[in-house]
Parts: sequence; structure tokens; C-alpha cells
Amino acid sequence: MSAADGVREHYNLWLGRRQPPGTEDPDFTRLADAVRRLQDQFTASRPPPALAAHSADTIEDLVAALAGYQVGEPDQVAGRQFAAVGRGQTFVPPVEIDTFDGDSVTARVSFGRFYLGSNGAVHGGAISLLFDDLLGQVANAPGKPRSRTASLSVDYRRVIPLETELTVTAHTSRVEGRKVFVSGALRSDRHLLAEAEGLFVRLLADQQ
Ligand SMILES: CCCCCCCCCCCCCCCC(=O)SCCNC(=O)CCNC(=O)[C@H](O)C(C)(C)COP(=O)(O)OP(=O)(O)OC[C@H]1O[C@@H](n2cnc3c(N)ncnc32)[C@H](O)[C@@H]1OP(=O)(O)O
Repeated sequence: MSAADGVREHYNLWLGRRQPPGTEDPDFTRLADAVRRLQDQFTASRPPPALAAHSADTIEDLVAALAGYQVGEPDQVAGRQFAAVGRGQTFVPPVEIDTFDGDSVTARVSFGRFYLGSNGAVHGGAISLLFDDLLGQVANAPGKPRSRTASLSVDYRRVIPLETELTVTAHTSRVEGRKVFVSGALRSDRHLLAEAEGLFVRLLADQQ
């Protein structure tokens, strides 16, 4: 399947459930994108004191404005903007899906400055986060029983550069009863950068 709307339509069926009408919220997605950019700019900035104070005032005003609109998990929109890169959340690195067939996925990702570990390398935890999310999506592909990560192993082969478009892939390697094993790889155009093996255990009825 190519990088067409059809791919994203499948993602709307994550966990085999259609998203309720009105779930996609372009204004909220724009807000999430702005917060992502803020995270990157904030991490990289060294503002003078007056600008730091002014920025803090502005953000505190925003926090106060959003405080009146807090909702519980069932009504949350962050993370459920399936038509948007990054799903309208600001935690998982922004992954852009290229192909997806239910058992394997090919995607692109670029880590902004927010994800810097040290000495120019992307933080290792961000790499684990990327794999947990993408491998988890494969394990929980539409029509499959819901599962959770039981184990995730990551091998860091090379320093992972910031602000570089990388390819990330994942595929189901085998299924044994309730256990779904999903493998992943992160590559630059020249090198294998990291590999992952995830075990996702399908949930029992009382674990849903
Ligand atoms: C609502 C709408 C949302 C929409 C939003 C959009 C989301 C868009 C996609 C995002 C995708 C994100 C995907 C992230 C997914 C998470 O990150 S989930 C969060 C992190 N994980 C957790 O919280 C899981 C915590 N652990 C648990 O709940 C339980 O340990 C588990 C995983 C359910 C398993 O417990 P259990 O059912 O009691 O299973 P148990 O009988 O112990 O083990 C079953 C088998 O697995 C094996 N096993 C279990 N654990 C392990 C282990 N650690 N190592 C090796 N083997 C193990 C056992 O040995 C056993 O093997 P067999 O004997 O059958 O051969």
C-alpha cells in the first residue's frame, strides 16, 4: 500500500475500533504541532532573562486557559489524531507512515532537538519509545486482539543523528499463542542504526 489516505484510514482503525465522528480535530493538531516546535526551540534556546520571563508568563497563561478544558482518557484527543503525523501528541517522535499491510510497516522519522541525549546523539530512551509505539501499532493492527508490551529489547548500533530523515520499519516475526513477536529497525540512507525486538502479549478479557 502506498502513502495515500488509505494508509491513514487503516490507522483510524487502530485496535479494530473506528474512531467516533469528530475525533479528527485540525485545530488541535495544529496546537500539537506548535507544542512540538516549542519543545524543540525551548531545548535549543538560550534566551536573555527578560525573554525567558516573558515566555514563562505566556506559557503559564496558556496552561491556565487549558485548565478549564481537562477531560478524562475516553474523551482525550491528543494521540488520536490518526490523520496527522504524530497523531496530535507531543511525546512520541513524529513518525510518517509510508506503507502498512497489517503485519509490517515502513515509516520515516526525524528527531528534533527535543530528543537530544548528549554529544549530538538522539537520547536512547527516545529510540525505545519510537520502537515501542511503532512495534505496538503493528502488534495491535486493525482486527487483531489488543496487546501490551511485555518486553522490549533495543540494540543501539550507531549514534543516531538529530534532524535527519531516517527510515524505521517493523514487522511481525512470529505469533505463539498470546505472544506476538515484532521486530524493528532504524536506518539512515547508509547504515543500520538500531534494532529492536518486542514481545506483545494479547490481553485476556479481564485485562482490557
Ligand atoms: C484506547 C484507544 C487508544 C488509542 C490510542 C492510540 C494509540 C496508537 C498506538 C500506540 C501504540 C502504543 C503501543 C505501546 C504499548 C505499550 O506500551 S503498553 C504499556 C506498557 N506495558 C504494560 O503496561 C504491560 C504491563 N504488563 C502486563 O500487563 C502483563 O505483564 C501482561 C503483559 C499483560 C502479561 O501478563 P499475563 O497476562 O499475566 O501473561 P503471563 O501469563 O504472565 O504471560 C503470558 C506469556 O508471555 C510470557 N511473558 C510475559 N511477560 C514476559 C516478559 N517480560 N518477557 C518474556 N516473556 C514474557 C510468559 O512467559 C507467557 O509465556 P507462555 O508461558 O505462554 O509461553
